[in-house]
Amino acid sequence: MSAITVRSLAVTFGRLEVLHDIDVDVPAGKFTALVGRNGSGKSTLLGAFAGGTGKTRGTIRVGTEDLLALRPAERARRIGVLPQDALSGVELTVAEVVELGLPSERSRVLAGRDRRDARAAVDRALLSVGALGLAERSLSALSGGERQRVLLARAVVGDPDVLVLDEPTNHLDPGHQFDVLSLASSSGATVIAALHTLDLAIQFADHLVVLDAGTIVSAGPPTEALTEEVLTSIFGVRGAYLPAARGRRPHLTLDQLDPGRAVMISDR
Ligand SMILES: Nc1ncnc2c1ncn2[C@@H]1O[C@H](COP(=O)(O)OP(=O)(O)OP(=O)(O)O)[C@@H](O)[C@H]1O
Repeated sequence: MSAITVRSLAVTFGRLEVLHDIDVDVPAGKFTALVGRNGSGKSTLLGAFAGGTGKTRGTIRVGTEDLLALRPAERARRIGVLPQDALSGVELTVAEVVELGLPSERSRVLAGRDRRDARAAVDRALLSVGALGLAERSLSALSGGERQRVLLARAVVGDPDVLVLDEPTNHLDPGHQFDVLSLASSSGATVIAALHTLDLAIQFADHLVVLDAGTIVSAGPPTEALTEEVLTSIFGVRGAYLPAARGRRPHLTLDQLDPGRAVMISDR
């Protein structure tokens, strides 16, 4: 597993610079949570790791390798991705979708024993997310939470070095939210995950990065990066940490900052 080192990263769409001056360290084999308001640039940053759209300047290193210079097939081998709203409208079975996450030499073009190995890898990945029973269903016929677990299986099936997860808990019930984040954090991979549920980020992350308006405003151990001051100034909410039970992390509770004031979302 490898650390990710980002230096002076900027991403532009046309004339719009969505990310600028990004320096991030994602520790090897640890779980890094990426948090920030809607539109702060989380998906764009994760997209830069995964070879997304937008014009990119700066450097991203995975271990000692220059990620932006890797061929797409090599990048796909190193990095497992769970994108936001992926593969909607695709008419494939669940097993076929998960197999798309295997490096091409292990995938469905193979025959005989290799073909059986590929299917075994798909089944293991589906089992790990509690979705083996969905293997022959059509992806388009799944519920939001079932689909999200299948897409996680696709991200982990090739045992990648790095897992890039964009809102992996989207659509999931509370039990599956815990399961999915436990699976990611125990995978041994270097994980970076965008999360909106800040208490889940506190419970699972080893390292936390706060993005705002396309730049990093805070990073470090979760409770130190996500202070009550950051919660107020960046997220516009009142946050408080509850005392932690022995051996556990503190839970974060959130309240509206000024409950008497009706705010337009655009005021923030
Ligand atoms: N392809 C694109 N073309 C133009 N602008 C884009 C494009 N993709 C994203 N943006 C803009 O970049 C900004 C950051 O978007 P991004 O999706 O990275 O935010 P986010 O933090 O992931 O948001 P959310 O929490 O709502 O998912 C937004 O203002 C968005 O409109």
